Order: sequence, then structure tokens, then C-alpha cells
Amino acid sequence: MSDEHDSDADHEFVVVVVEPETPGNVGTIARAMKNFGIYDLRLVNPPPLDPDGEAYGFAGHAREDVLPNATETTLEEVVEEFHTIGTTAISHEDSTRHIRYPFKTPVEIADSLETVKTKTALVFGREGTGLDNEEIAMLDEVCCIPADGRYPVLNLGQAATILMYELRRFTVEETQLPDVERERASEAEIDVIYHFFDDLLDAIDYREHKRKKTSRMMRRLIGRAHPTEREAATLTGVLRRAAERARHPERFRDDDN
Ligand SMILES: C[S@@+](CC[C@H](N)C(=O)[O-])C[C@H]1O[C@@H](n2cnc3c(N)ncnc32)[C@H](O)[C@@H]1O
Repeated sequence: MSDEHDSDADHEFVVVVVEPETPGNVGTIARAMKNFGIYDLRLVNPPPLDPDGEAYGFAGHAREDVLPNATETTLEEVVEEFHTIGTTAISHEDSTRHIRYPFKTPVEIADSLETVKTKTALVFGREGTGLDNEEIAMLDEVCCIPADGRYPVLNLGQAATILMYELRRFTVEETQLPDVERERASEAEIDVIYHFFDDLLDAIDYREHKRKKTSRMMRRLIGRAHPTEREAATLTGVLRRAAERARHPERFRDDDN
């Protein structure tokens, strides 16, 4: 992996796919690799990857780098060079097939890599038969993505995506999500909502004996909702207008709103 793409120099990841049968899956994996900051794709005995075919079609922007730079390798070479994490689904039919225990979840794999800084290969198997027992036995760890026991076998590309997602703490600077705290309405802005709500109760001559309860209910409701500045301003505007309209209907006679 080049420095240009390496967001955590202590960790280096490659993805290895053993005998993929469907070029589209290779494209899907290449795309997910780029999404999660992994650029080194190694293929064991791959099908031809036609630049006008499915692999490139499914690869999105990874058609510019991950896919054309993919190299062919053997599992023996991978084992020699990397700390290896194999992947497999455990299902009722084949739970006796892989005798190698324990299996780790993607999160457990990520946690275990916190303390071990290595060059790590994520190894995925064939669409039809996965990795066989001999191959699994060659690898350092085995990862199984927990899923519904009645159908725990994921599509190859999806399995690769999930594992890379869980390892993203080592590979990408995440996209910043909007800062909800910053957008949240302040206490003063919330007080203005309460003020205009109470004013509306006045304007519509809301029954005195129910007023306290309704006012409290509004406060509970808003307290649970954590409105943003914009929501608070909109609500305040509506309440203010409703009160004004209740008091002075004549002012709104020609108003469509
Ligand atoms: C369609 S599966 C192969 C099914 C095969 N019967 C098996 O048990 O591995 C193709 C590949 O996707 C990955 N895979 C699918 N489901 C998985 C899961 N639940 N956990 C981890 N990897 C999975 C593995 O790399 C597997 O070799």
C-alpha cells in the first residue's frame, strides 16, 4: 500500500480473493476496498477481468486504481508475507467442515489488531465452496460474520465490505457527519417556543383548568424531541402566527396562509 493511501502507517492491509468465479464480485470488492482505504488487491487464480466487463463495471472509481493494479498471487505467498485472516460462514450444513475454532467476529478481529501492528491479509473464498479446510488451516485467524443461523452465508462482495467496514478505524479518515449538537436549538430558543405556545393558549381562550397540564405536556414533548435551531424557529413562527390570527382574524382576511 502506498503512503499516499495509507492513513495509519502502523497497519497495512491487503485483500486476497481465492479463485473468484464471478468478475462482478471482484469489482464489488475493489470498490469497497477504495471506500475503506485499502488499495492492494491480490487474486489467486482469477477469471479474466475484461476492462469492458462486469468487474470494471461494478468497480466504480476503483476501476482507476485498485482493479488495474490487482496482482496474481498464491495462498502460499500470502501466508509467507502477511498475518492472515481467513473468512468463512458457519452454517448448519457445514459447521463440521471447518474444524478450526474459535472464529472471531469482525469487531473482535479489529480489537485484536489494536495491539498487534502487522501487515494483514484479509482472505476471502470462492463463491461456491468458500475456503477449504486445508486453506483455512494455513491461516492465522478465522473471521465469521454473525448472521441468521438459518442462512448465514453472505455474498462474497458483501462479506468483504462488512469486514473492511469494521476495520475502517485503521484505514480511513471517516467522512464527518453533521454536528447535530451544534445545530440543536439553545435553551433560550426553546423558551421562545414555550412562550408562544402559552400565548396561543391565551389567544384561543384555552380552558383555564387544563392549561397547566397542556403546557407541561408541550414541554415534555419538546424536551424529548431535541429540535434543531431551524425546527425551533419554524415552530415558533407557526405558534406566533396562530395566536395573532386567533386574536385578529380581520388582519388575515386576504391571506391564503
Ligand atoms: C458465498 S461464500 C462461500 C460459501 C461457502 N459455503 C462457505 O461456507 O464459505 C463466499 C465467501 O464469502 C465470505 N463469506 C460469506 N459469508 C460469510 C460470513 N458469514 N462470514 C465471513 N465470511 C463470509 C467468505 O470469504 C466465503 O468464502
